[in-house]
Amino acid sequence: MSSNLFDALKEACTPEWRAYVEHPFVKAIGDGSLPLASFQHYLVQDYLFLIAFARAKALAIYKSETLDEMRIANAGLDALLETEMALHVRLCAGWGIGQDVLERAPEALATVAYTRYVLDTGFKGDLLDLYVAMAPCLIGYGEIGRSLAAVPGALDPGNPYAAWIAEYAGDGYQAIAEQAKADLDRIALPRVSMARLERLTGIFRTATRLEADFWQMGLDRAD
Ligand SMILES: Cc1ncc(CO)c(N)n1
Repeated sequence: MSSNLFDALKEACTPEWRAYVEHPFVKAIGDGSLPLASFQHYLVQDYLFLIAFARAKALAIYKSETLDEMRIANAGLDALLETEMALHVRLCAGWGIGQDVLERAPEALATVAYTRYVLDTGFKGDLLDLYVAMAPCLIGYGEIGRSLAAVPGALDPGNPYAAWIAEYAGDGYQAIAEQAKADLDRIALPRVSMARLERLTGIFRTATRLEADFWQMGLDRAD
């Protein structure tokens, strides 16, 4: 049995997890072979994704049952709005994608599917269901950033995606991902049971599959 809930869920969903973190989109970011149009399509959709994710984190404040949990959720919302969103808007600007373009962009179906699944899981369930639905996103990108940074040449200036990799591999995002892992255990402690683990694994698996579909949307440049 893993020492934390995140690792236990990841181990229970190994094929889906690998399809997410080793998706062809991720590999092509690492070696710089991803078409620019795919990356830009992904970046715009990811802005819309993060806006909806901020709502999910706001829902986590509402779903909290103690002051301590409210503070954990509030810090998570703050990290998203102040750290990750700032990083994202800066990256987009570097690609010539202004705030006006981001705000006008229509949502792709993969964005609608993933964000509404997370929100619906949170509305229907309790705080732990919501945190599990958010875990592949928050913690997965930390893992992806770290493994991409270790690919030889991935951070060289010749790779157009070096800045993206550096952001997710950097201390700022790594700290957010580590905090999310610790928060998941804090929220789980008074709520988790073996019977419940099965349902949580189902939520985690679906969110992880939606992550892989989100990369695929970028590759296909799908609406
Ligand atoms: C789709 C997606 N998943 C996870 C993250 C990391 O927050 C992100 N920015 N976008």
